[in-house]
Amino acid sequence: MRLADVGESGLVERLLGRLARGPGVVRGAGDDAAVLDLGGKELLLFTVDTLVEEVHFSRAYGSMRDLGAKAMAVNLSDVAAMGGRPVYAVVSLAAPAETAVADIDDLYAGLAGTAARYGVTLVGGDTVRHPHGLVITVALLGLAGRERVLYRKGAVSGDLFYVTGSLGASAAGLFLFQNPHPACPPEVEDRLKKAHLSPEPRVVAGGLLAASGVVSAAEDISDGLALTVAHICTAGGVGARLLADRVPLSPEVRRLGILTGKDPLEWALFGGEDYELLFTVRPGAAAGLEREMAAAGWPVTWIGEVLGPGEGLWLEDAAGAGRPLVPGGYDAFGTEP
Ligand SMILES: Nc1ncnc2c1ncn2[C@@H]1O[C@H](COP(=O)(O)OP(=O)(O)OP(=O)(O)O)[C@@H](O)[C@H]1O
Ligand SMILES: Cc1ncc(C[n+]2csc(CCOP(=O)(O)O)c2C)c(N)n1
Ligand SMILES: [Mg+2]
Repeated sequence: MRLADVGESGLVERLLGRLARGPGVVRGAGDDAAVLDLGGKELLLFTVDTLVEEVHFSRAYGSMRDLGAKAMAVNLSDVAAMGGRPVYAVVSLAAPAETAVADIDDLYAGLAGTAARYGVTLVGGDTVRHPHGLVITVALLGLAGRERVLYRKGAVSGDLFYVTGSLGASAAGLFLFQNPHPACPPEVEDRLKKAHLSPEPRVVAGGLLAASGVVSAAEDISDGLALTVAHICTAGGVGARLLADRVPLSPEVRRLGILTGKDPLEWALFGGEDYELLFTVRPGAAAGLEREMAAAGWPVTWIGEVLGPGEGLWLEDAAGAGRPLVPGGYDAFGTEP
């Protein structure tokens, strides 16, 4: 049996069985970050993410500075999803000996710039040779109030699904890199490609959601909305009804859909790398939270509701017709990433 046969989630499930649960582990593997209790006032969050050349990025698409910023952002996004405040990071870099030093300088300018903007101190790392391409790994520590951590688990029937920002722009940008479209207006192309190259982690929004006390579950959307909904539903033992026409798509995403004849909702559901937050809210508190988030400059959109256990995952169109929501998305070992 090969990794391609079991897929990313199949492999992770196998591995999780082997992880020990040591003292101080509030939440081990299975969430966006591990949650650790070292006895301090706050809980420690611990997460790691890797970007691999020609798997997560192509050097033909963007600058080294953007790449460094993205390597930091994808980790910040996991701390944001837990409602935490990022604090310290280490960076592991694998690179071919032929790599230009100036490129690594630029990569670090991106890493350090984004780290600084979010109050993160880079405290070390590791440097090794790679025979073929660049591999950048960031491990990040964060802190969160003991009663304020957001988990994937916690959604209950009747809660409402919300997302920050809009979805699908990163996948649409990647589509444009891979399928240049001469008729695409430059401003649309720029916006979409920028969304792919420079995602902004929702650290501030995540902190506000955690502080609200009315968010029951949360996860960042790295592998597409459909898979993220499925994770929250599996963790909570619940179902979901998503409203297709409520899923927020930017005008640029819609425009590229029209230009290419593709359904832009597919980019939102299955594309990934938006790094927005999906979360669930107690129904009575939803309107108030929506107002507070908008007032703070982090608008959120209601996109569906949590169903009871065993009720399945559904996607409903504007006419009220439902079809099963296939929990597909980006799989590291999938044949069509
Ligand atoms: N090789 C591994 N060994 C142990 N645990 C793992 C391994 N890979 C993933 N996990 C754990 O499985 C869970 C899911 O991992 P996943 O990578 O999907 O989360 P994520 O970091 O939020 O997503 P993404 O990588 O798309 O940003 C996490 O809690 C992670 O710690
Ligand atoms: C060159 C190139 N090819 C494909 C993609 C698409 N892609 C790579 S990783 C990922 C999901 C998150 O990854 P992970 O779960 O590993 O964090 C997606 C959608 C890309 N960004 N660049
Ligand atoms: Mg995550």
